[in-house]
Amino acid sequence: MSNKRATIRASVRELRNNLSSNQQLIAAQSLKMNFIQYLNGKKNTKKEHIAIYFSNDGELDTSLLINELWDKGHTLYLPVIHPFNGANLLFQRYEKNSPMKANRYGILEPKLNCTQICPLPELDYLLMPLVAFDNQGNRLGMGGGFYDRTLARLHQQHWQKPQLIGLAHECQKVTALPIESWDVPLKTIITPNKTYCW
Ligand SMILES: Nc1nc2c(c(=O)[nH]1)N(C=O)[C@@H](CNc1ccc(C(=O)N[C@@H](CCC(=O)O)C(=O)O)cc1)CN2
Ligand SMILES: Nc1ncnc2c1ncn2[C@@H]1O[C@H](COP(=O)(O)OP(=O)(O)OP(=O)(O)O)[C@@H](O)[C@H]1O
Repeated sequence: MSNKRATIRASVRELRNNLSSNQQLIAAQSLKMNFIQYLNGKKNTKKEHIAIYFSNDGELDTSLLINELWDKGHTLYLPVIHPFNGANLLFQRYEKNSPMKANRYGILEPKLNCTQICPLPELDYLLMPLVAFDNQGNRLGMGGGFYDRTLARLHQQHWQKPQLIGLAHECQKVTALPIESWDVPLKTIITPNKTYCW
């Protein structure tokens, strides 16, 4: 792993962990509004299949958005670390009463139920956590390579769905990230302040 990536990862993680709970709350409210506005802009009233994540480590808090999306009738999924091929993610249906368990990092995920897994191309949107992003939509994650590995096959094709959208605080933006061959760049990143499109 490049030293520069590790340094950026550590410094941006510290920045976002230092946000106050009030800043986190305001950010979560803005994220909710920005994503709903983004969906409305599609002029499409269909109920979407949306993979999201459960926030951890100072990440932009998705809990308000999750409730709003449920209220609007969309179907939500959360990442589950694959039980056998532990380097990939599965996306499992997430409902208010889904049984949950902590994964190896202490992040809650739905208890594995194979009947509730959504194949990647059936998702409309994949809302992704990230540690840092740059001016060109490159993404640096927590260092597990989970999203990059999960998306690798898709990335080699001209895929339509899911649309990849990164979620981040504005303080997670850096000028330029050192990129690796396996990194999957994003076309959209939503922060509390702005929706970036490339
Ligand atoms: N909220 C959220 N869920 C997610 C991710 C994420 O980035 N955010 N992931 C995105 O891929 C996957 C989990 N990836 C993760 C990778 C590393 C660590 C982490 O805390 N690493 C510790 C070292 C822990 C250890 O090795 O025991 C650290 O770096 O301090 C957390 C999540 C799936 N779910
Ligand atoms: N498509 C891939 N195929 C094989 N290995 C991969 C792939 N993508 C990433 N990896 C491996 O995963 C490790 C971590 O990658 P990287 O530092 O880019 O993760 P990340 O983007 O920070 O994490 P994440 O995607 O989980 O948020 C790398 O050492 C790399 O070898």
